Amino acid sequence: MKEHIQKKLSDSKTARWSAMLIVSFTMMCGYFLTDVMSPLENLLTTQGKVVYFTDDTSMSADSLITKVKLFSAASALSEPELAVEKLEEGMNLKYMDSVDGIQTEMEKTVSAVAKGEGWSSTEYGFFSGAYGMINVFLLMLFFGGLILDKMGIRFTGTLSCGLMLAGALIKWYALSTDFGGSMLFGMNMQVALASVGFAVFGMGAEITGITVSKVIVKWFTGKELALAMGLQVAMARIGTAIALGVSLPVARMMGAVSYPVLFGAIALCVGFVSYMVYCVMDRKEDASEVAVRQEAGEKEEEGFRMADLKQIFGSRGFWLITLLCLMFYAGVFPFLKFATKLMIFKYGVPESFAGLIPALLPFGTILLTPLFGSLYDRIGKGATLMLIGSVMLTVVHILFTLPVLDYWWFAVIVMVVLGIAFSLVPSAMWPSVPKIIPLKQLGSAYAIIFYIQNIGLMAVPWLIGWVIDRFATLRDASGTITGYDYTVPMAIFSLFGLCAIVIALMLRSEDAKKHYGLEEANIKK
Ligand SMILES: N[C@@H](Cc1c[nH]cn1)C(=O)NCC(=O)O
Repeated sequence: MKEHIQKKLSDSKTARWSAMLIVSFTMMCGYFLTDVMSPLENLLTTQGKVVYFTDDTSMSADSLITKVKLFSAASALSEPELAVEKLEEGMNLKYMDSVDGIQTEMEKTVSAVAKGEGWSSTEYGFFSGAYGMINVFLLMLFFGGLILDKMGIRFTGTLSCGLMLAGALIKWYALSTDFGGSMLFGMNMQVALASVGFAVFGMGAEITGITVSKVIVKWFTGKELALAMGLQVAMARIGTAIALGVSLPVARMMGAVSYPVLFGAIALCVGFVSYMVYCVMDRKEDASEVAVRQEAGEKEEEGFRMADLKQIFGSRGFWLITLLCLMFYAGVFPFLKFATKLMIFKYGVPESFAGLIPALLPFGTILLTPLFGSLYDRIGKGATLMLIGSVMLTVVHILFTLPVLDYWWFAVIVMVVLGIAFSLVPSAMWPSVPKIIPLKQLGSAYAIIFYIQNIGLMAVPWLIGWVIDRFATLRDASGTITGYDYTVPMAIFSLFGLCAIVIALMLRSEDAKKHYGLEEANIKK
């Protein structure tokens, strides 16, 4: 008689890769919403109607109207009725402006109009950092990890997807509503409410992040773990890239900053449904695992105990990975929040293309993260990959700091290098955690890492927004903003890179001492 050997569902290639694709899609929608506002910084920080022209420049509606009226008075054209509210797509406007010091007659055709929200850079920074606020101050990520290890993947993932959706809807409501100058917590009502929404969303997104990491470890341990994690991150980066690339065109086309958020919320509904589909697979995987254990006469694995936290906190390797994560990610995600405006004001890129250069960063990582992940699976060298990535991050930020080669093509090259760094470190960092911490404590371990990382994701945009207002904003004698000098903010980002290099070196030497296996291949032959 043929012997029947019980197999787990995850032993089927099709099943485990399907599970990975499904949860990664949910995460991708989350990443889209995380970065959807980044290309809108200039629009959010401009007061009043923003008018875009066919020659790809944008101008404050007030200053343009003044120029048109001056011109019409001087040339006896009758435009006295012209007002900001009357500017519409397709209108032709004539005015005089100084070109190389000579007053010249100019003509512009309006290609789109959108509503600027008039936030300060500090307010924009506060809003961007609000993502990590609940996670940090209410320790929600920490509790999220405990909930994940105690209550399981299905419950936690469903809860966190719901939180993401609720946060996205609050943010959309705030951005689509005119609060007529009212205040909340001593702050512009719109900024405050949008920040509350982003904070709720951030709590959901981070808990979904640790849940998805645990899902991948559950289905891929002993198999293509780093490749699967790399592909999951790659799909997440597609979400970031789409956000950076399409958010501004959508806001311009629809005339308001709230629309890209609305589209993200709709996509997230689909992501939520896809997570429900995963829950069905997860139940089947658990049932097949129980059957395998029974057949082998194995006992069920012990659950997570509070005492396990001591083991996590006592590991030096764990702390080094955590600090590396804090410094490296502080130099990347918060940078992305300010990168579009950097492209406009440092590299002179027209606003309609400016988001496309930062979008190169996640696009590059889509191919490279799984590639480096598969490299790590086969040949190891995880600690070295993290060190190389940290060095590249630092060089890139120093190049962005220096007042040299302020050309768009140079920004493109530097951004591509940053993309390579941003593939190297995550592809080695996330699959290295299970080499230091056992599976049953993994939810809590990822949660603590993300918790510390969130301190950076929250505080760095706050700091940079404030620094831009204080040290980078250039004004004329009347106080009108004339441009930005990004030397100080970019020098701060370079410092994060330097710290990452030092920590990566310490991690490599700790690995050599403790034999975590970070330099070893994941696939055992
Ligand atoms: N904890 C997340 C942070 C984040 C930022 N934007 C979306 N998520 C994280 O580090 N994820 C891993 C990664 O490499 O994206």
